Amino acid sequence: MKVEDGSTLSRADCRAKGGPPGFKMAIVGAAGGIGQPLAMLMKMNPLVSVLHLYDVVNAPGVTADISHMDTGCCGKLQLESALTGIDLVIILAGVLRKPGMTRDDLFNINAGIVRTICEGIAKACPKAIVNLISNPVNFTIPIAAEVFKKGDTCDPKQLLGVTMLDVVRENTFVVILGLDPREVDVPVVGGHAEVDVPVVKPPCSFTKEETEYLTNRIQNGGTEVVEATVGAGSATLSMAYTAVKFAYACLRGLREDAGVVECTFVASEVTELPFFATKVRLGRSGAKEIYQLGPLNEKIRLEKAKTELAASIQKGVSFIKK
Ligand SMILES: NC(=O)c1ccc[n+]([C@@H]2O[C@H](COP(=O)([O-])OP(=O)(O)OC[C@H]3O[C@@H](n4cnc5c(N)ncnc54)[C@H](O)[C@@H]3O)[C@@H](O)[C@H]2O)c1
Ligand SMILES: O=C(O)C[C@H](O)C(=O)O
Repeated sequence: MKVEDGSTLSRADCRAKGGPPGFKMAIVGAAGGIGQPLAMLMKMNPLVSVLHLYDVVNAPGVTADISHMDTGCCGKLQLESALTGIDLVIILAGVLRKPGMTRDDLFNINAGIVRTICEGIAKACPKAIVNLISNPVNFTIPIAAEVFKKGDTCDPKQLLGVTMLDVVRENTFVVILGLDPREVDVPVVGGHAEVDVPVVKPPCSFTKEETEYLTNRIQNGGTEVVEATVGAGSATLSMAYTAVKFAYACLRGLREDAGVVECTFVASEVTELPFFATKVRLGRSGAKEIYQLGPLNEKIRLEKAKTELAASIQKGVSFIKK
């Protein structure tokens, strides 16, 4: 959309002129494998009025490219200016896994990157909802939370670790079991990947074999893709799809739509751990209501996941406190 002087008219300007309302959003790590399709899809979302793209490489190229899509957008080259006034930030910045690596192997590089970006958020948009995707999510969420605690400006419930790819995979694999995902309620709780646990809710139930199949496919879904791409990347398009779904739910929460419920790794009191992935109801400031686990079919697996999660959380917290 163009105004007479040739500059881009964003949807925020449209709002002032009686056009559709929207939120301001930033993607950090926008020139990467997930970032590019995500940027394209968010640019098409009617709830987004302004989209800022930030990366340490090629952000101007991606910005120039998608700015030719005939919807409102602008790119920003400095981290703080990219974040100023933003309602929703998606963090994808960092490195990804190659075959033979675990997610934990990414910690040494991604921990520092996530810290720097979160320091920027604490200064420039402390009220923003943050969707953190950079791995290892079970470590980067505690890092981000410690940074925000230092700034003392952010509500812990604004920080949402994106574990929804586990749920998307679960919906996919449930179909392979011959079930309709709309008719079974299987929240994936715990954390991301190896420590996620699908917990089937009554009245639906799985056989032992079905539970084994589902759990293994979900927990190893990322590795399946990393190995299939033979070093070219990890889950990219399925993650961009998932990131859009989760961001859309957050935007609907910001708009205060009723009944927006998704699974996310968030500051929580449902277990003795300070962070845990469960279903939450999204609202203006992120996770408005955190759902209890309820009756569990997976107690033993969950206890094992909690032990591993506790170690990840501790390592993330120590990274900031050291
Ligand atoms: N949570 C999940 O379910 C999930 C799923 C898939 C991937 N991931 C993770 O998401 C991250 C991104 O994956 P990808 O496939 O897009 O990787 P990628 O390597 O293609 O892209 C990462 C981008 O981050 C940028 N970057 C690096 N340091 C930066 C910094 N300091 N500031 C801004 N940008 C910076 C890079 O330039 C690159 O463009 C990885 O850590 C990956 O493991 C998580
Ligand atoms: O497997 C990875 O490294 C990326 C992501 O965590 C996934 O589950 O696909």
